[in-house]
Amino acid sequence: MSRKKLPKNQVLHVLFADDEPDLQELVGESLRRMGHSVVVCPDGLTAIAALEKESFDCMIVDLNMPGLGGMEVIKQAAQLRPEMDAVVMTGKATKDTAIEAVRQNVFDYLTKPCRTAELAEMLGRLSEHRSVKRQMAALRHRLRQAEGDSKLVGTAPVMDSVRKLISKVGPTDSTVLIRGETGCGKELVARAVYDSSLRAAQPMVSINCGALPENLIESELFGHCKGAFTGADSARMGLFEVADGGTIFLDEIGELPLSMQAKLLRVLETGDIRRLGDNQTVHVDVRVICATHRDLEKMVGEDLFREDLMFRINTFEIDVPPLRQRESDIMPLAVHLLRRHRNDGSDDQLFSDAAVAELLAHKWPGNVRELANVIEHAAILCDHLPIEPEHLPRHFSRRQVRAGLIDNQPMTLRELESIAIERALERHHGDKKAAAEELGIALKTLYNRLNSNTPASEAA
Ligand SMILES: Nc1ncnc2c1ncn2[C@@H]1O[C@H](COP(=O)(O)OP(=O)(O)OP(=O)(O)O)[C@@H](O)[C@H]1O
Repeated sequence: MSRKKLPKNQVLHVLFADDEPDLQELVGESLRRMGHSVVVCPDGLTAIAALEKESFDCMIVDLNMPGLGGMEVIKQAAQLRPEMDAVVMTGKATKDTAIEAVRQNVFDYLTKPCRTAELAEMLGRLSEHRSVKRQMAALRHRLRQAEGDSKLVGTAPVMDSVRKLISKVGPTDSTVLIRGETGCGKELVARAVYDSSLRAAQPMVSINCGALPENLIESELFGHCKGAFTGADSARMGLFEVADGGTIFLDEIGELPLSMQAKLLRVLETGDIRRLGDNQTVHVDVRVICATHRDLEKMVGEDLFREDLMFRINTFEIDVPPLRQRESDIMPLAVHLLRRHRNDGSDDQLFSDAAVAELLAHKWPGNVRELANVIEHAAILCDHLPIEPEHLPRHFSRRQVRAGLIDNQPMTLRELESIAIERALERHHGDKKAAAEELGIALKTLYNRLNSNTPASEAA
């Protein structure tokens, strides 16, 4: 056995329970020599008392012990210390106890005599397994932070009807089509539908159909086999397979190329997907939520969107109203969005009256996303709350924009760019494809620009 010191993240705190004194000494000593810390208990009741006192990474228990048997200790431990892993070590292995151990979710089932090397190998796997669990918890946390709060803010009556629709359709398995202008909160509504669904414990996988080049969408959605195309060095699972048992959110469905629309329709109708380059199909059980800012009926009339696909996805529609139709929500949203960046000041003194007047006078062509960007800008500039008009972006006030452009006042490239994007979107009534064409940038770049503060010139 190697005496090399274990890296700190592989050191385990182990509870070992066995009624054989020789084994207590032998296993206790072996574990210590491996670098782990151990508490040895001579029976089940002592093990439970130890678990009540402190937490362990793992517990290794004998099954036949006087008083409380090992399986009962495992059951009680699952209540007391659900985060701990349990391992059985028995001299009387039977099929029944092995089955029961699997049911109790034990990490491993060892039989005596157990060699030290075997024990060390098992503990190595166990610490790896615990480290993956920790990473998953950290990733979940980061995902929540990146996704932000999924709370739908706003009490305007139009938003009440949106909430009612969410609560009605959420718990069903129906396909949902969410419509609304750019940045009005369609993705947030999709998440609210998902959160209130029976699939909320399974993943929701999102894809922006407008942000991927046509040749990549199919492999992204349905996956590919090794060698399916140049560069496909290994097989890859598509998002429909990743979402199996859960939900897929197809954002900007109106941007899906016609060839992909036919393939998507087939999948929605049969639930069967075929990886690129594969002859076999795989059946998936996925709930579909779609969103678009496009007029799909008009697109059908122009042969840009398949009518049969439209009828397949519009079983249940939710229209998210633009921000200008819910003026009473502007300030509650502004407060909510400012709280993403600042936790100082009391809620009713975050904005000066003049700043409130500016915010209320604006038409918000970019809806809540535009408001979120304006608030982020103000949160950075403002040292001491409340937010004043001078903290709002210079391009924000039309008066100031014109003054800046006409009077030749200094203006950053980023500000000019924001104005150009905002105006192009206004001219094209939120149609991002048309706006991107007019601006001479890729649609993907426009999405990136809208979602971050990266200048289009850098993102192109
Ligand atoms: N009712 C709301 N309450 C709180 N935050 C909101 C609300 N509506 C939108 N937001 C925030 O505004 C931003 C834009 O929202 P979202 O991405 O859902 O818009 P969208 O309609 O899907 O945009 P796009 O058309 O560009 O895909 C996000 O940061 C979101 O959290």
